Amino acid sequence: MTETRVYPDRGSLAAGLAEQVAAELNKAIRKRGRATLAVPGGETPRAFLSELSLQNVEWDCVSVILTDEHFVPEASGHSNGRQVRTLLLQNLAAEAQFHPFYHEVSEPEDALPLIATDLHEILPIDVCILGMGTDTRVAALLPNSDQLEEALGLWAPTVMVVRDHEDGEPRFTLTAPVLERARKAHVLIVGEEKKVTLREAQKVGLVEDAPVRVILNRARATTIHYAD
Ligand SMILES: O=C(O)[C@H](O)[C@@H](O)[C@H](O)[C@H](O)COP(=O)(O)O
Repeated sequence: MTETRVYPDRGSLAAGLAEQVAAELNKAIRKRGRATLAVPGGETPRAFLSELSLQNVEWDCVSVILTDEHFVPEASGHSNGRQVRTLLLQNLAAEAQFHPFYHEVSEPEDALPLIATDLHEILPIDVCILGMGTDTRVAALLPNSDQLEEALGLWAPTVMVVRDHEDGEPRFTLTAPVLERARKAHVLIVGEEKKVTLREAQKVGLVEDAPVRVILNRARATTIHYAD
């Protein structure tokens, strides 16, 4: 089931989504005693993350994970973990438990067992926030990656290292089975170009050709949030 919400501007999307996610997290905590929140990197969720940090949630019962991460320490400006710590893990949300993907290992693949063990206790995701690239990526399910087919597969591991076909940069990503099992998914679509891109992806086609279809076609409950 897919719902749609349209906001007059990005500020009202950030505030409206923060209230909705806070209610969903508190509902999950009332039901199961805890909740897992997954958030992406990128520009789109920044204002939302700050708004969410002010929401009245039982944050000490919330585990926060990323949907994807670069293989860089949090000192790097490219670190999604740095963005989460700076924008979300402040104010009331400072009490939440963050589970970073980055570990100081020589190869990104060496971190995978550490990440998988850490995630084992806190999956499935209760609330998953996703941006979408203009190439229809969600998380780091990159359309041009040689690892995409495995990451989309039914038997994909929880987390994988995928490499951008052009620049070869390694990224950690939650895989399709993890993302689609989220109890609630929110996709943030901001600006005309992404609206057009999503409209195309909503047509019939292969998931490999538009990874956002993992969420559009397979997720349990999705809300798409639009703003100009
Ligand atoms: O680390 C990342 O880049 C994200 O997780 C990625 O999936 C992002 O959500 C989209 O590429 C949209 O990025 P913007 O919000 O910057 O447009």
